[in-house]
Amino acid sequence: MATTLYDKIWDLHRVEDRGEGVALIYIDRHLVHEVTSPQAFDGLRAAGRGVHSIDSILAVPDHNVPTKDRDLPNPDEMSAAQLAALDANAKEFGLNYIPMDDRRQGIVHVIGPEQGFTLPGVTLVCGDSHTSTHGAFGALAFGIGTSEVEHVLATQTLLLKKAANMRVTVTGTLPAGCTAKDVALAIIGKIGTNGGTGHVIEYAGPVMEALSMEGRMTVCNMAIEAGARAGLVAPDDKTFDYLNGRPMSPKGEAWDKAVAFWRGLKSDAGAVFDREVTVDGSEIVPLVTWGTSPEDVVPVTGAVPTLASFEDENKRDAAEKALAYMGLSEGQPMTDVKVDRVFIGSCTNSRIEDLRAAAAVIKGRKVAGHVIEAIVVPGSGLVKEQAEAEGLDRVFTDAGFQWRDPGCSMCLGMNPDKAGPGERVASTSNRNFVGRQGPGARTHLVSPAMAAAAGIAGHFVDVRKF
Ligand SMILES: CC(C)[C@H](C(=O)O)[C@@H](O)C(=O)O
Ligand code: SF4
Repeated sequence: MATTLYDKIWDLHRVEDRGEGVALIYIDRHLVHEVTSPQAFDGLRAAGRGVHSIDSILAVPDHNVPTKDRDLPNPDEMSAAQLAALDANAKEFGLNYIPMDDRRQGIVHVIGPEQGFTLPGVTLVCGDSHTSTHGAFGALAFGIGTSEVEHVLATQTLLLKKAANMRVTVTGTLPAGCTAKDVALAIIGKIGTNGGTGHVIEYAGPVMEALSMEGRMTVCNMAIEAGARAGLVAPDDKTFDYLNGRPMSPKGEAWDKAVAFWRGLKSDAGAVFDREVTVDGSEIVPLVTWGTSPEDVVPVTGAVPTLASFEDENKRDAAEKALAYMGLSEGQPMTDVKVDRVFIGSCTNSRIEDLRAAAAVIKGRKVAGHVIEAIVVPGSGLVKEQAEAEGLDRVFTDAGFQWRDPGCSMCLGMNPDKAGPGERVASTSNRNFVGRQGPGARTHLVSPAMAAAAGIAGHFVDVRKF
């Protein structure tokens, strides 16, 4: 029978069926960060258990780390406690650990692929919803809660219910000025934040094939914002080229064997998906969110929707609340919306290609005078080094952008990088929820090129004409 990529990875990892679609699944890889792991390690200690498979784990601090003045004491007690707990647990349990002062430190979803820890065909978990990012490599990768983190640490397995299969095919060719972020937003704009609920989404079609690994990661990163359990892209030569020679990738004969195996990791022709969606990639335009949900997208050339345009009463109510929170009025052109801050970073858009795209827009220009702060936060120390080798840091700082150290930063208000109440941020992150970037802060999700352009113009602007 023709099967999907998801079916194949699931079957390869099924330890035992427990009936009604539930199975015990073997977990190959486990990424650990400081927010969702302290209680899991406490649980192990309390039960007198050890870690089952030490080589399966890679730990790194990212959410709470300050992106400047790291040598000073952490100003936040809770952050400092979580960071100290990860340090101590790494030592006690002998984890493969990248500490805060290591040049490889960065956002867990950036360093996994960068280190060659993320590989096609594996099951990969992390106590973090954006673990879906790693699906770009054809890994079955998904976020888990803290009690599951403990379960995986102790047993290397999880009891899971199989999700349904969904395929999103992005046809055509992406127009100039549009990026993977616009693809991710266009898909969520079309299917909504519940569009993928109960499903694993395989992204396919010519646009996905043409995207770089960085771009595929951006799209898979936001699978979770579409409600999906995970996102997947079938591995191809681009995937293998990206992984070849990475520190933790297989080497020599093991590499050749791995590639031969990985080539079979794709959905069979004729495999049946429970849900199929097609998005015309040629129609995609640079997008901006106007509301407090990632599905609230409009073309930058468009306007804030009118309440009357929502047929569903619940959606209309939600839109009304969102407009009040966002300080926007119905029908307001998006290019009239002024920004107070710019944040270029997060596990969605902090890889080298993202920084290059932003720098290309910024080069030789200056941040608008009224912008309080514009920050560029590379996803890892290695991305930072690469960007500096290319002179991108100078492009940013010459324009008035701050060049920071790696971490989750202003993606969420868990570290000193926050936006104030009522402040409007052009942000390359993935969530525009109420209070996400600080209490009362207003988030607009955009691509790195669009965020850069907004910072220069001082308001949203169509990067294609900038
Ligand atoms: C802190 C962490 C548990 C959380 C997540 O699971 O996604 C964070 O990374 C986020 O993006 O909101
Ligand atoms: S960058 Fe943002 S979305 Fe990604 S893991 Fe950190 S907090 Fe979560």
